[in-house]
Amino acid sequence: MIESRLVVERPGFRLDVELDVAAGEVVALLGPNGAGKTTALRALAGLVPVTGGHIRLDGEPIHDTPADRRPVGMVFQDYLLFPHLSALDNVAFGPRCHGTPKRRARLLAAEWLERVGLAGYAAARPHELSGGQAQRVALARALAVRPRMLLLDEPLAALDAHTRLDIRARLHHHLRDFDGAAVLVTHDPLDAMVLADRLVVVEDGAVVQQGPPPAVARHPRTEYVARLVGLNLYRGEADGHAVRLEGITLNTAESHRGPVFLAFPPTAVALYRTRPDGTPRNLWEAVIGGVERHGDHARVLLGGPLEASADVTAAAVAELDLRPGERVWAALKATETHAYPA
Ligand SMILES: Nc1ncnc2c1ncn2[C@@H]1O[C@H](COP(=O)(O)OP(=O)(O)OP(=O)(O)O)[C@@H](O)[C@H]1O
Repeated sequence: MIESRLVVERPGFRLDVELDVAAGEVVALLGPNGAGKTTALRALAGLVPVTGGHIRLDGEPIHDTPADRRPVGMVFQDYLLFPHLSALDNVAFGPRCHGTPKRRARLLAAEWLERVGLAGYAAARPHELSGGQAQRVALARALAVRPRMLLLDEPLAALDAHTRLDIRARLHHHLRDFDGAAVLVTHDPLDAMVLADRLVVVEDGAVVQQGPPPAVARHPRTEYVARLVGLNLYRGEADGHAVRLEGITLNTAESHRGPVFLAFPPTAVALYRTRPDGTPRNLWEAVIGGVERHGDHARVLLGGPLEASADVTAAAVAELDLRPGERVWAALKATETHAYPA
């Protein structure tokens, strides 16, 4: 179990996060570039000096313990395998550093290579391994020391999409079996949702939101989180089923009073060239700011009284001749909005 408050000060940047991770729990640190995720992870590992706070691992203070004495397993984005050592010796390196005799360390390493499905690759050098295999060797090396905390920094980022799927599933399996505290740094919401029990969102060196993945996805509290999970998000003032935003008042399914967040998916917005009849409760005129390809559909960026994204089919873009600068009518069903206290 990790109990920590990590304070790191640098010119122009200050990290101050409280991070507690239970034994057997996987926490994903998510956040934009430069938010401080890697700094937090490296502070836990003892690789960057903390300027304040505390770190306790299973109740014992470790913030003064040098990095090589902390019971930590680490996996980096580029794996950092020793190029001149075989896969087996790369994995055995960890236990050797912790004082395990050579024979025993190599036995342990062989066991771990088998567990990650690479029993046949003991003699291979890192350059003979694929990206996915190298990642599995790095994970075996991290786990072979039986760490009390496992730290993974963008462990899937260097893999192509297909390998990533396979390695994500394998990693999920190993994380489930790991009984220490695990912290994962990632940019990828899908990795975070699949692998983590809890998300901790860091922006500008501070925790802005945390919770189980479905709760965070359903109730984003910052612009960054809303974009991550693909929702339009606003702050407003609720008066029953009406929420007053800056430029417009929207009707919502839920009834609230006072400050709220209001969220809806881009797919909930329908666009029309002329004002539609039988007006839905929420209808406004918008100016198209841009049109982007988004997989097999198009995302239309709307300006006007309400900045919002609307997802439409590629056919609709052609049919309605949706181009930047054009005016359209946007309709949103109250039942597709979601309001919650801010
Ligand atoms: N070794 C370093 N020396 C000085 N400043 C650094 C160092 N590493 C990172 N920084 C700065 O500290 C801040 C936090 O960086 P950090 O790498 O922890 O962010 P991050 O959330 O992991 O971002 P990314 O997702 O881009 O890796 C940034 O402003 C960064 O420029």
